[in-house]
Amino acid sequence: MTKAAVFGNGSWGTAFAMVLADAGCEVSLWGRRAALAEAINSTGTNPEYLPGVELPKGITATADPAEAARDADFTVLVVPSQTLRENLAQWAPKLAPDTVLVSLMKGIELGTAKRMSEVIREVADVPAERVAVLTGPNLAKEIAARQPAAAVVACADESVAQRLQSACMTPYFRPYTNTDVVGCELGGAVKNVIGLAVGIANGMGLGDNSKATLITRGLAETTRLGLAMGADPLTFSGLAGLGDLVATCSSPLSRNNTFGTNLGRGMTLQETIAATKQTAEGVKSCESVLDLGRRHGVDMPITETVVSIVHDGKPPVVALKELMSRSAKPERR
Ligand SMILES: NC(=O)c1ccc[n+]([C@@H]2O[C@H](COP(=O)([O-])OP(=O)(O)OC[C@H]3O[C@@H](n4cnc5c(N)ncnc54)[C@H](O)[C@@H]3O)[C@@H](O)[C@H]2O)c1
Ligand SMILES: O=P(O)(O)OC[C@H](O)CO
Repeated sequence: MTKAAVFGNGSWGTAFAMVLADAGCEVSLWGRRAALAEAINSTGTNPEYLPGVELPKGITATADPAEAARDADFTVLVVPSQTLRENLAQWAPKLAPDTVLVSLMKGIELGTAKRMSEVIREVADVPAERVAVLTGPNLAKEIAARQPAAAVVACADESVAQRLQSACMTPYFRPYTNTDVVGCELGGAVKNVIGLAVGIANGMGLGDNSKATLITRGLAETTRLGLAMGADPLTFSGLAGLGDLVATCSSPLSRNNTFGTNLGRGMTLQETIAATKQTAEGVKSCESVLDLGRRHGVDMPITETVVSIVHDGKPPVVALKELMSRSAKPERR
């Protein structure tokens, strides 16, 4: 039987543990609080992150990283992106020898502008063939309700992506393989920033033309960045790009979208942070995505606008005026 360790028992870690268990894997689910691990085991639910959802058999929660990691064929990493480096440094000595490390995270590291797979390779000292990424339009609550959805599993080694694909394929969860790890990761990280922008527009009371413009031009700047970084541009019209943008930018379940909506309605950053109980990656990653764009000489006006609102306190009305008054350009540049 395939064994999977999932490090991170938040909403997506728990929902993906359900997918793996439904696909027939034996799953150990790590979380940093022993009390929550005990509650998961005793109630068969995750009362904090997915209240009311009954977990399938085959998931055992633990707060002991060595116990979670033991003999795992796949080690799934799903903690906030900015804590991964520190977390993984502690877990690395305990990992099963040939385990494949799978990132479910959608962020870019602040300071280094590194993608999560780069952080994983660096900290765990593993080759590209042992690092995979799973991404796509996967709002945790909908997956936990077993609503049909597709995803992308990307790895430089296609045979590894295929192994992961069969480990997490269920009647309601359909993963496709891809070898464009860079494109898949960028799609996931930048859509959170665009999700914030669309949320802000929503909160300001703007309509569907404005939101469609942000989504489409957001995809354009994601693709420009991807091209500069060697990604396949077609990845961005797939599940990791357009697919995830549509889910994030249209759903009130998206934390990034909701965070933006609150800001657009006039809440301060501090009030919005206080109202946000879970990880909204774009809030921090908008700065590292902008950093990544600058490192590659790529113009990312929507990302820049989001940073100016979220981190520099620029009023959304002023930021929008500036975005709309940029110089005229052809669509494809
Ligand atoms: N929720 C979704 O719908 C969804 C879907 C796809 C991808 N993701 C991505 O998955 C990642 C995790 O998101 P989530 O929704 O599970 O977040 P969450 O806020 O629901 O859970 C985060 C988990 O990380 C833990 N955590 C927080 N700080 C930590 C630290 N310093 N050390 C160790 N553990 C820590 C929390 O205890 C919790 O278990 C993010 O990168 C997110 O973009 C989320
Ligand atoms: O809640 P969000 O904004 O982190 O989005 C969740 C997923 O990434 C959607 O695919």
